[in-house]
Amino acid sequence: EFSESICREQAVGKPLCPELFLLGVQKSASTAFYYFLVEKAALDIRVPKKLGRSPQLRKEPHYFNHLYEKGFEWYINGYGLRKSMDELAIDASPDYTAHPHCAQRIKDAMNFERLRFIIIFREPVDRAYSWYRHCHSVGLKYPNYEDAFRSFDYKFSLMAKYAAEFIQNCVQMYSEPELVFPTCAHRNSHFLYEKYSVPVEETGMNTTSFQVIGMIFTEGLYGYIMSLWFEYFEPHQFCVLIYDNLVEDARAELERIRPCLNFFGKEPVIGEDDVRLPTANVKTCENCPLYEELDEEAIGPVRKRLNERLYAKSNELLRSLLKEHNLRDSMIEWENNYN
Ligand SMILES: Nc1ncnc2c1ncn2[C@@H]1O[C@H](COP(=O)(O)OS(=O)(=O)O)[C@@H](OP(=O)(O)O)[C@H]1O
Repeated sequence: EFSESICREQAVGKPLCPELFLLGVQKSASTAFYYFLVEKAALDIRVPKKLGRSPQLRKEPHYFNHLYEKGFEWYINGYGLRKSMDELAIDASPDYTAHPHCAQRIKDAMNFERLRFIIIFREPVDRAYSWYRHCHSVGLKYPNYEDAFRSFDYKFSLMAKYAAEFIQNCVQMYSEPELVFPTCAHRNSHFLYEKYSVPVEETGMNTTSFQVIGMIFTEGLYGYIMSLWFEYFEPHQFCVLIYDNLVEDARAELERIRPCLNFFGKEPVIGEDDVRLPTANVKTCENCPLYEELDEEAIGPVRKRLNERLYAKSNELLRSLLKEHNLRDSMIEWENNYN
């Protein structure tokens, strides 16, 4: 019999519920990090069987956001039964951070005190551009993407310009940071974005399905995102990694996952010498005729505008939250280092 409190009744022979989450963010080398964690770090972590739409869903069950209607039993059955009390299972759905209702849902369903969350943050403009490239590389096949992108002549620079204005107008309506994300994140405020239709001066077209443009940028509002997650969970439940640090010195940065694993009695093998993340999920756009290729020089003004309008305040909020909660004393100032 499957009860609502199944994840609080830990016992051999009962369902094994995930307690370690890789929450985000999308396009932060989360796939490479996941392979490190489940294959290289000698941790013996249980991953779910293929739950849904694609093979990738072994990594990304997406239950608490996209597949919630499938029901809790479906989700938990994906992990099988607990064979020993030392076992640990992971859910690595890197867009849980992008859905404001995930925190509440996870808190309600899982074994609250035993949850640990790893999050990787990446400079928000590069993150956005990486997602934009991802969309082109899959041929803009997601619903509404083709229409939404066409009104911007498929250009990242134009999307950035119009999205920054609109999202910032929303952000400015709130004095409480934790209220920003539930409203200004596209996926909860679908209509706010979907109904937004303005002429794009440069193309002479009107925006359509603006929610899929908005999401490229709202997922980088890390300060507001974390304000919300800290409303639901204790700071010590999080381990925060920074993409830049992983690239520069993976060994040192990966040390930051230890508290989240030690809690489960697990000691990750991080290696003595040259530890790198494997390379995974690299999308190229050699066959993307409509893709706007922006080199460092060309992306400069786009980055500047996005930082001024949207990200600088959010980045500052993220740094101060992480400091206040003793998660990171200092952190790269993307908006200054990348300009
Ligand atoms: N080892 C390593 N080091 C640094 N960067 C890496 C690594 N592996 C993958 N990548 C880059 O990470 C981007 C893909 O991130 P994700 O796997 O999180 O994407 S996804 O959200 O799961 O779709 C994607 O970024 P962009 O190249 O900028 O698009 C990958 O190239």
